[in-house]
Amino acid sequence: MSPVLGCIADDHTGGSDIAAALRRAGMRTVLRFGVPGERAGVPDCDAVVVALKTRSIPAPDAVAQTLAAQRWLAALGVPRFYFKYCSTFDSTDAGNIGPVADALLSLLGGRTLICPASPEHGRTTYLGHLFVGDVLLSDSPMRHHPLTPMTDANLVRVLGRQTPHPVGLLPLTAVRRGPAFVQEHLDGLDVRHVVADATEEADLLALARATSDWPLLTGGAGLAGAIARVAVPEAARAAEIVPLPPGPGVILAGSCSAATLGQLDQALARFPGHRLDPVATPVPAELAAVAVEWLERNLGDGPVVLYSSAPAEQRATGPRIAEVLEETLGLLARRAVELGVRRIAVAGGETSGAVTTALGVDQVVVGDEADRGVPWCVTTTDDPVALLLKSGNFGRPDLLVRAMDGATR
Ligand SMILES: Nc1ncnc2c1ncn2[C@@H]1O[C@H](COP(=O)(O)OP(=O)(O)OP(=O)(O)O)[C@@H](O)[C@H]1O
Ligand SMILES: O=C(O)[C@@H](O)C(=O)CO
Repeated sequence: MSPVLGCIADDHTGGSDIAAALRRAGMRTVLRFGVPGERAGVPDCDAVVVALKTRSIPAPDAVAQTLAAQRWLAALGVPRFYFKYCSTFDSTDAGNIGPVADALLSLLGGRTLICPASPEHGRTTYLGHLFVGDVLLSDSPMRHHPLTPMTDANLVRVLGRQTPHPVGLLPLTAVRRGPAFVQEHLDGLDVRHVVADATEEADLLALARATSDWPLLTGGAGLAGAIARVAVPEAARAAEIVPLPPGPGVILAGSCSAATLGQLDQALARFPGHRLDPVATPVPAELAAVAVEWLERNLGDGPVVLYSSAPAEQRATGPRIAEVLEETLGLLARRAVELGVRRIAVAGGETSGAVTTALGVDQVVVGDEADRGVPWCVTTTDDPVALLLKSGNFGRPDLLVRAMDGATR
């Protein structure tokens, strides 16, 4: 049987977040990293997530990679697609949410919802405005994001700058009046992109029910989880147990989000840490060499922390900084595995992409979550490595400390 749902995530932590939501709803889920080779197959499963690293690359490249992933999923016989982006709508006026959604719609036809709301992560949308906890997106720490600063919370307006097509709104009052009214409201909108309000799980379920025959939906892990809950009967919801390999642990942190900085504080109070300074040493091989020397000296019985994360005022600036740090953290991940590390907690979506790419990991089994949306992912190789790919904003303050004990929720 072919998988019933094919998801394309624009970064690796987003991929693990949506995979966790699908698994939690009872879908047997496979998570792949990067555009799969034409011949790549998947084990028997209900959903496949292809996690790309397309959030912050030029829009034409993001479109090309997404369409290649969609072609591969379609060749598996997948009938429905989901484009997963960040619940904080991370993007710029150049893209990539609008251009990617447009390209997928040109191929699949019809219209789509734009629904980043993930109430379980504190992301809600009301009258098209995205809230993070109890503040507007534009008042949240996302306004200082190093790659995709979000300074406008009105998603109709934000997406309107990324697509030549008009953008509509499905307001909460309509969502709450039931599927028939949602349908009526949508019929009255002559647009292909509809920003959909949702502040509770029940709203996401209503949206999933009202659009169950749409070939493409887009949003955060919240709506995808609702689609899975609508598709899988409650009695059939049993999550697969995935054991973690034993071995020392390392934390690799490149995320500069407020949540990561708090989690790092706790981890650094418990474990030895080494800070990467890309200004003093702007060449990845050299920056990594100093850190490897530190790693070899400090990787004993307990976990260690390698990080570049910094609050906005201490961050390095320059066109190549992110690239230098991501390459360096990738090199360090490789060396850590050579040194016997079997548990790696990575903080940050771009950073996770760099680490999985450097480790050559193309497929993992998704296991239990250490925190909501942060599952353990175990490679399917003979000598498996467990990866915890943490979205910048996710997790309780002690997540990184608990992760080093292989903790689950
Ligand atoms: N000290 C620093 N100065 C400047 N840039 C940094 C610094 N440390 C990390 N970065 C870069 O900031 C970016 C952080 O993005 P990343 O996606 O890894 O984290 P995030 O945005 O918090 O997570 P997510 O995308 O999951 O929300 C990376 O490209 C990283 O290399
Ligand atoms: O949706 C989210 O917030 C996360 O899955 C994510 O994409 C962060 O990179």
